[in-house]
Amino acid sequence: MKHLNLADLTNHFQELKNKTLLELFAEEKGRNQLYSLAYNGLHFDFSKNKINQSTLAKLLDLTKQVKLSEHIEAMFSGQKINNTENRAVLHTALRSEETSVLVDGRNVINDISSVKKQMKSFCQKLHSGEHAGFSGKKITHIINIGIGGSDLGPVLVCQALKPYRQAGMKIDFISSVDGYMLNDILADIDPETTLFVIASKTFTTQETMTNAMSARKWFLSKTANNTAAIAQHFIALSTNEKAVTEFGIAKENMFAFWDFVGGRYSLWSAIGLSIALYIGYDNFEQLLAGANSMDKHFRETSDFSQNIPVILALLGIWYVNFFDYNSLILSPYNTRLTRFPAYVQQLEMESNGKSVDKNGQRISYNTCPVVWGDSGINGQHAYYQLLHQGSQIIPMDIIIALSDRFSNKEHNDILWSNAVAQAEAFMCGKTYETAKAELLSQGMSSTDADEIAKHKIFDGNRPSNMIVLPEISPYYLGMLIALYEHKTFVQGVIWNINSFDQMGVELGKQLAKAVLKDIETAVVSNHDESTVAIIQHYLNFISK
Ligand SMILES: O=P(O)(O)OC[C@H]1O[C@](O)(CO)[C@@H](O)[C@@H]1O
Repeated sequence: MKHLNLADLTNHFQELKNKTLLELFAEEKGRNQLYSLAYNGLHFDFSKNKINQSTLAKLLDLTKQVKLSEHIEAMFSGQKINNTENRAVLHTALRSEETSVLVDGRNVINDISSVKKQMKSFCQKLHSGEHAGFSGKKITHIINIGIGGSDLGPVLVCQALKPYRQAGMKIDFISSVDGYMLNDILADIDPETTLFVIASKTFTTQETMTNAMSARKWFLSKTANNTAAIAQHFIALSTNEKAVTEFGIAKENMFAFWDFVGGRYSLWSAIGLSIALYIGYDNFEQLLAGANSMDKHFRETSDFSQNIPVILALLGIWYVNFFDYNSLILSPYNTRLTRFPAYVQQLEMESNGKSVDKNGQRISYNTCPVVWGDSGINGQHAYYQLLHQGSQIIPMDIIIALSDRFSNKEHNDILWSNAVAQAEAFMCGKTYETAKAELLSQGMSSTDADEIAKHKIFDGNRPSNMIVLPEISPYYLGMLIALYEHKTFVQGVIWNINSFDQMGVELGKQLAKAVLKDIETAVVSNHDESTVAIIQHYLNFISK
């Protein structure tokens, strides 16, 4: 990273790289005090990382080198930090208590407040039955049609906060264009009680528009072509008023947001309307309040050694750019957070999966790792084998709640014991000698134990973070999501990346249009040999 002086860190890495986590614990007493932070109920234990005080000091020095404080202020104050698209980045304003944030001299807080009022009023009307279906029946089923940032955030939150749902309210999500998702859901719903929420920042996304058109067709076929009823049953969440009205959704049924809200940062905006309809507007506000609390912590904790998103980000930099660990696994232990890895996957990989810096220069260092994961407890019975004994080391973030008042203690105790034990196993491992002694104590012959013990060695020395929430409530979920947003931001600053465009998604979309034309006309145009062959394979099938 030529823009940084890494000499100190590089030398330090040479000294530290062969020390095991257990050696680091032996060298430093009270590591769990030294390497844990707490903020507003959230507990962050990062003691099981390959760091010591010197590492931390040197990593923190990077924040000075890149002038992180100035970047943070630039984002919060509405400067156009998305330089390739000349846009401000103000998802934080959506949950802010400030009364003024200016973009091009316009106070965007006024715009935000007015859409929030519209959302609140719509929620009240729908929940009270004032906004009913065309036949007068109450709307009880929300179908969110959207993809990427117009899907993953609402999916995560609605799944996580299901216990908070409005009485009798159901929600389903349609993202893929394969037709199965749409048809499966349409087969089970009642047009009289269903609201279709078309969620798309651009209102041009092929998958979403195709699904929306098909849903509209289905609706009309079920209502004797009652076009007037569309107004009660279709609403749009978008920045593109023109495309929304062209689609046939009236302006008053559109909930707006703005180009200073990135798709993957949009659940706090009108894109969150599906969430608010499902869990109620007050709970949606709690989600925003939690995120705002993390925003304040991030913005105001100028001693970065105490700043949780900053530390989380620096640990990631340490592993990616020094240890060459280019994969990060997220293991949420509460089933309610099962979609959290998918959400963070878009957040981090679409933001920081880049190899050109802000100034258009090719990057010669590693940037975003592969982010993946699923429910931690399920992972234990699937891919944790590789994490424990595989040939690569993959740092892990374990996310767990202290209490799940919608579960029960016996189950929660077991969940906790598993999460803690996994982190312990990753760090401590098991030696050949211990494995052999265990086998002998189980009655195995010495010759067999000699052999089998080789397969039961755990190298350990695998780092993990533990992020503990008091509970999975709207407030703490908001805090957790904002924590990862800010972590992503800090890493982008250190890698000198614009974390707020996503040009890497464009080529595939562009080529898909050309391939679709070939399929529709049955004339294969100019592609590479392999692509021609596979298009022809499909054409052969559909021409039968
Ligand atoms: O909300 P839209 O405009 O339909 O876009 C959906 C998603 O597609 C992307 O543009 C990627 O193709 C994401 O950035 C975005 O979240």
